[in-house]
Amino acid sequence: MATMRRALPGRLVGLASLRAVSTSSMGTFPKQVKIVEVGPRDGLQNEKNIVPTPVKIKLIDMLSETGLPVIEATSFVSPKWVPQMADHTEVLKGIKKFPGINYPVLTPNFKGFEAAVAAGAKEVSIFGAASELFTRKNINSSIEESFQRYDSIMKAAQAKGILVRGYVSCALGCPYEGKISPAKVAEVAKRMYSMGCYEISLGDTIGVGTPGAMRDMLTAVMHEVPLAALAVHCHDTYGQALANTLMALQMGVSVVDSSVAGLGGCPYARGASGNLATEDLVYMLSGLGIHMGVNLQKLLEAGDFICQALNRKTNSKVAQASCKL
Ligand SMILES: CC(C)(COP(=O)([O-])OP(=O)([O-])OC[C@H]1O[C@@H](n2cnc3c(N)ncnc32)[C@H](O)[C@@H]1OP(=O)([O-])[O-])[C@@H](O)C(=O)NCCC(=O)NCCSC(=O)C[C@@](C)(O)CC(=O)[O-]
Repeated sequence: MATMRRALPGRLVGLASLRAVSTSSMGTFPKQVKIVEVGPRDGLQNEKNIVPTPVKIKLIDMLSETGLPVIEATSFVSPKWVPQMADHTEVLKGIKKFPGINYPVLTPNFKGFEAAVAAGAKEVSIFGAASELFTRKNINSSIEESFQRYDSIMKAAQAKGILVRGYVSCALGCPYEGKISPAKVAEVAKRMYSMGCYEISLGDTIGVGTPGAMRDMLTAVMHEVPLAALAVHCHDTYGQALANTLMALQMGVSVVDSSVAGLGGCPYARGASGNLATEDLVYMLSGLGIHMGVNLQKLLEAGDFICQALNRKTNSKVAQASCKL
């Protein structure tokens, strides 16, 4: 099916023409952006039907061929809470590890951290939130308790030379508490950074933010955490993910999370839809002349593969449009 509907030369012509007209005002955009691909984890964790392990492994291997520098592979969470990620060990052990690519995994507690390390993880992510209620629903703890749990992970990771990334969910709104103040996001982000996270990803978990809210939140966080250590992670529920990401780029953020085919959603954030599609992010960055080192054609193929495996239409506008070319 994919080979029938793919018109790859047409797609590339479209991209090349955009590149030619878009290099004028670079403003404060970063020259280079690091994309953190979260599709295999965030994208698949919410799927109702269990995705076969070989499909997950093939997806990650295809993504590894695209030039993406970071691919979040899976999460070592409780299978009782998120059955879709129960095959974490098989996935992490089964993928080809390309030199120069990081394959971080989510770890909610020390048990998950130990299992991740045993499976070969070289980088883990801890995930907190700027909302008490979301933290309770997502990881069954208060924000304070979550930091105690994460402290033990941090100490063990530092002793083993394992990098730790931190997520702050609900950065632009919470499914249970509604509006979240930028000051609260900044407080949680600062605490994660101070405990040793090398990068803090600010998640619009339910995709309710708008560029103005992104600007206000980032302004507060940038007072507490160095800009170079910040990433944004935008869900597209209200169609704002690309606009919110553009605002973050204009403010100098140079790390962006996204998900192939726009897959995604958090099982504990009702109404959360997919992430910003990696294809759409790559297309926009190319148009802006911002280097990110990703081959769009190979990315589209990876998106095709997973959409066929899930029997669903891609959420990427670029993938949809290029089929029509
Ligand atoms: C944190 C817990 C474990 C607490 O869950 P709990 O029930 O309070 O934990 P517990 O310690 O009482 O353990 C319950 C059972 O789970 C087992 N267990 C306990 N831990 C593990 C583990 N690591 N791996 C495997 N098994 C585990 C444990 O052994 C026990 O098994 P039993 O004795 O009943 O047979 C649970 O709440 C959990 O796993 N939550 C994860 C939820 C999740 O994955 N959410 C999605 C990711 S976050 C997200 O998507 C947002 C993000 C990051 O993308 C950014 C954004 O968009 O904002």
